[in-house]
Amino acid sequence: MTTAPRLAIDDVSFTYPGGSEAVVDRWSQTFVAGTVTALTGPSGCGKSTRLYLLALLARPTAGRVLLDGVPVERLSDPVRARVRAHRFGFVFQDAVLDPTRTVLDNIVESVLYRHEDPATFVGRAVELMDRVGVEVPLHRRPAQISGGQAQRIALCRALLADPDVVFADEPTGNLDRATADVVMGAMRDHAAAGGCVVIVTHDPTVAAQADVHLDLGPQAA
Ligand SMILES: Nc1ncnc2c1ncn2[C@@H]1O[C@H](COP(=O)(O)OP(=O)(O)OP(=O)(O)O)[C@@H](O)[C@H]1O
Repeated sequence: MTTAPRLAIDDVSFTYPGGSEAVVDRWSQTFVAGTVTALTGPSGCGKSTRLYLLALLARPTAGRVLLDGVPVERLSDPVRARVRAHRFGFVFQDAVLDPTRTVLDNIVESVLYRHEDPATFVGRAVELMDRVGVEVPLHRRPAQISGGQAQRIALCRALLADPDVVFADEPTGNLDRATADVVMGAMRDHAAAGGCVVIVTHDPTVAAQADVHLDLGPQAA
């Protein structure tokens, strides 16, 4: 397995527009394929902001973000959106599912952004639902499932097209311990298959299951 970084953050600083202080100050870090990295630290220390910088959802004020060694921080918005659609998967604590679509469509229609046919992903979606232990009828709507089930449906959506990098912000926030472990198992499987997984978490048990644990304590601006 290659150890060249999938993603590299090179001397990155970030200040929110109108903000007076850098939320991220001269951060450098690499993220390697085949690993799960956990970002932890006190509330407000900039964990989510770092995830947004890595995921091309925010642009650094200074410094470089490299994907497979190629600088991506200055690419145009449409190109960055294409990179996200083709290379990245996302899971957030509040699973944002489309209330008008079925559970199954919420998962498979994510490939429309990649110009692929959702129908060809139904089998994979069902496999993933089984893997993360979410047993709900495929044609239910998001309003008819629990928060924890919605979070796992969002994970299935994120993993569906086998993305190179999965970004997860508090992916176990709504889950009991056993279910959180199942979700972490799926993340670890994704990494074992060559994916790069980056998780923001407050949960020490989740952090302990990561290969790399970055504690962004008060000393890390
Ligand atoms: N859109 C924004 N505009 C201005 N400041 C922001 C914005 N979003 C976040 N911040 C500030 O940036 C800092 C870091 O926020 P961030 O959400 O990255 O922290 P976090 O470590 O993920 O926190 P938590 O654990 O509470 O989710 C905080 O001081 C926050 O108030």
